[in-house]
Amino acid sequence: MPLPLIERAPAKINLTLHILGRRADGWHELESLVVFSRTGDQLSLIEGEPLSLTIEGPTAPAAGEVADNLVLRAARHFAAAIPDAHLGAFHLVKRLPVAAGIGGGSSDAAAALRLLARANGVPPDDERLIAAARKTGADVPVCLAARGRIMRGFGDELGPVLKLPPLVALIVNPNEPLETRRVFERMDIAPGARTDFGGHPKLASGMGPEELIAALAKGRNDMEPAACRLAPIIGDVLSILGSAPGAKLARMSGSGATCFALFKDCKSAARARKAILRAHPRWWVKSCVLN
Ligand SMILES: C[C@@](CO)(OP(=O)(O)O)[C@H](O)COP(=O)(O)OP(=O)(O)OC[C@H]1O[C@@H](n2ccc(N)nc2=O)[C@H](O)[C@@H]1O
Ligand SMILES: Nc1ncnc2c1ncn2[C@@H]1O[C@H](COP(=O)(O)OP(=O)(O)O)[C@@H](O)[C@H]1O
Repeated sequence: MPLPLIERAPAKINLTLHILGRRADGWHELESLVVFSRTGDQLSLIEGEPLSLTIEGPTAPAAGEVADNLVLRAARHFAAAIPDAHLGAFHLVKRLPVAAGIGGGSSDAAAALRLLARANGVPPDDERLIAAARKTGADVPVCLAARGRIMRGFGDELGPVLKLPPLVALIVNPNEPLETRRVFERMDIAPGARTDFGGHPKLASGMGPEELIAALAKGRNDMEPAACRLAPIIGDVLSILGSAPGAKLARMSGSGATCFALFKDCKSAARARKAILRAHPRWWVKSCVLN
């Protein structure tokens, strides 16, 4: 039996998420600084087998039907784009909360594409690979390289990889799944309309942590109000994170319900993690470094 190829599927965090408007076809146009954590799922591939997927891990049951899994959807798009490609048997260790605004499924799909690209000698910048990512989901292209950068369009336009300082963070999910589509619908932006929430802060490679956090504070997550109306617990998570000693910024990621806080140092993040878990033992609370 050949050794499996292995890829990590890190959680995606939207440090900002500005919704610029809605296209006539119904998709929302956004501008978002996306970064990745060291926390995530793990995907492996045994090459040359017929396409299949097995899943284990604490959040495996929440990920839905195996046949609909984004790993298999990504593999099918890869096979359609590269007809002579060989596929394989995937195994997913699912740890990230599902329907949580941290792109777990998108990151799994991107990891599947990276594995198939490695198995078939397809370079990471191959247009067919990027097209397969776009077809799989809006967040899949940014998860392909999983590096900090600005994402625009509906998620298909990627800015250059940014050199960002590592940010000490706590990520908290209150165990309440929230469907992305419902949050966009709740924003109630008419097709073809532009929003007027305000411009995105200027960000550049080489910013220090203080400078970056000050710039981020001028940004927003425009999905937060709609998500809080659908899941009021998000307001509690944000106020708990925002009032933790040493927290410099607290915000929701993606369409929620996961929120993050950026901390001045690892010690204060670890203290906050302990206190939150003591008060809310069922919440998913991870301390990590983002960049
Ligand atoms: C909101 C974001 C921000 O990073 O993240 P999550 O909260 O999902 O993690 C993404 O744009 C989500 O990306 P993804 O989760 O891949 O979305 P998809 O499966 O392609 O689409 C889910 C639903 O959201 C809507 N959608 C998604 C992206 C977008 N720019 N405009 C939209 O209107 C689509 O109409 C679809 O009904
Ligand atoms: N590998 C996967 N991991 C998680 N969810 C998946 C996966 N494949 C398909 N899904 C489906 O995709 C939807 C979105 O899941 P997820 O990517 O976790 O959301 P979010 O981007 O909001 O964190 C879920 O409703 C789930 O049923």
